[in-house]
Amino acid sequence: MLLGAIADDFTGATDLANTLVQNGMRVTQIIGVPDENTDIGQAEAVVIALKSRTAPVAQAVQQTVQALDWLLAQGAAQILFKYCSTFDSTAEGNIGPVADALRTRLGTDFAFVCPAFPANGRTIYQGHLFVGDRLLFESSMRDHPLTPMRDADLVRMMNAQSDGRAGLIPLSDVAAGPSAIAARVAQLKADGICYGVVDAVSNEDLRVIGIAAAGHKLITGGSGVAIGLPDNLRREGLICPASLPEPPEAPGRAAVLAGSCSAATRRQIAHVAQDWPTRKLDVDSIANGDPVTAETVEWALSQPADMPILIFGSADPEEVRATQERYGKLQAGLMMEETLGEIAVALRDEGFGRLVVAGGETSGAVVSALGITALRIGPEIAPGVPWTQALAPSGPALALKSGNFGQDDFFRRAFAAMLS
Ligand SMILES: Nc1ncnc2c1ncn2[C@@H]1O[C@H](COP(=O)(O)OP(=O)(O)OP(=O)(O)O)[C@@H](O)[C@H]1O
Ligand SMILES: O=C(O)[C@@H](O)C(=O)CO
Repeated sequence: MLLGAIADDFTGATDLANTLVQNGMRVTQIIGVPDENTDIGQAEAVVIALKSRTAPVAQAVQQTVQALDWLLAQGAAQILFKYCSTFDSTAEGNIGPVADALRTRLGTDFAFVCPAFPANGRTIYQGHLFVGDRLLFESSMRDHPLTPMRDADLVRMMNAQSDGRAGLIPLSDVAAGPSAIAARVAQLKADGICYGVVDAVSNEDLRVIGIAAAGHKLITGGSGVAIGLPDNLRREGLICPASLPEPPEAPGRAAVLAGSCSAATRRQIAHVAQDWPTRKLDVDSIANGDPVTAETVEWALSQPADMPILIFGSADPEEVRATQERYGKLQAGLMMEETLGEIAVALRDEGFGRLVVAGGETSGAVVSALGITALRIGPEIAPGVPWTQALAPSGPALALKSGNFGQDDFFRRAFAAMLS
């Protein structure tokens, strides 16, 4: 095993695993901190999916360091800390404190910071993160239920969150090539700066950054920064040609479970809501102790078996705000996540074999409730979202969709891709 990655949420982990697979690596995705019984098969890269993005800082740091120690014990020579392409975090973390802890444990005084994912409209210029043509804080991330983003300056955000200082590696260095990046890194290090926020507006930029990252013990960022890493290993003859990812086996009925409240997920819900059996979950009913899971499953089983069904908690920012005022931000989210997890278990037990889950926290809750510990990565449905197959225990086909990813007709495409 050559490359070890730790992702702070489950959809982020499949996003990264997908990128590595698309770029020719054999990858195993593991759910949660592995132990001595965890089998990685023939993997050249392992992506460990944690649910640490919004966990208390100390817990996020502890889990990540445990995951790191396991990866190092397996022989990983380079570590990638994967966080969201929209830098989802608060002033306290968890990106900064986790990066600090990884740096300390790895004994390295420098790491790139690069959440760019151009295929999904996330670019970095002058250290500022854009979503499409908007600065991060002007995008729908402003109203994220758990990590509302109110800044776009990655140097400032990293300085606020971490113990180490951050500086900029501007696009002009990236355009000038890997040696210009290396020269800037040397200069930043000489100035006592240990995080290099690196501009990137295209996949070509990310490939250049990938070359510059060869030999770095720690890289931090989105899945985009991994695009060039397999080439480094290939150049050294360390990885074998990989076969194309196989589609998952997927007998049984199909369902979408959505907890993401992002603008993209809400558009995707609207796209199928008129045509597919659809049911909205209500946080107040869950809080009242109503039998929401049992009623929803009964409803699901009474729908035509040949139609995908859609179950969602997702709401617009106004409704989310009102709900959070009643129950608290974390509690409101948790109630919905737990309910969607319970529903997923009941549906799987009733023969649903294809599940699309929308939202990172939601995917974490669903995959954990299903007791899945490893995933095989299948073909890509949309940038950053592959089909996967539960390996341990063997089980349903799952597509874990990051909140903001996918076209408006993503849910239709997902099930259509299964048939092709
Ligand atoms: N109606 C609602 N009111 C309040 N919170 C809700 C509601 N519906 C869902 N939620 C919560 O909102 C949060 C959405 O986070 P989640 O990570 O699942 O989606 P996302 O942030 O859009 O996706 P990603 O992290 O992949 O970008 C979850 O905790 C979910 O339970
Ligand atoms: O990087 C992204 O945007 C995604 O992989 C993600 O982490 C969303 O939760």
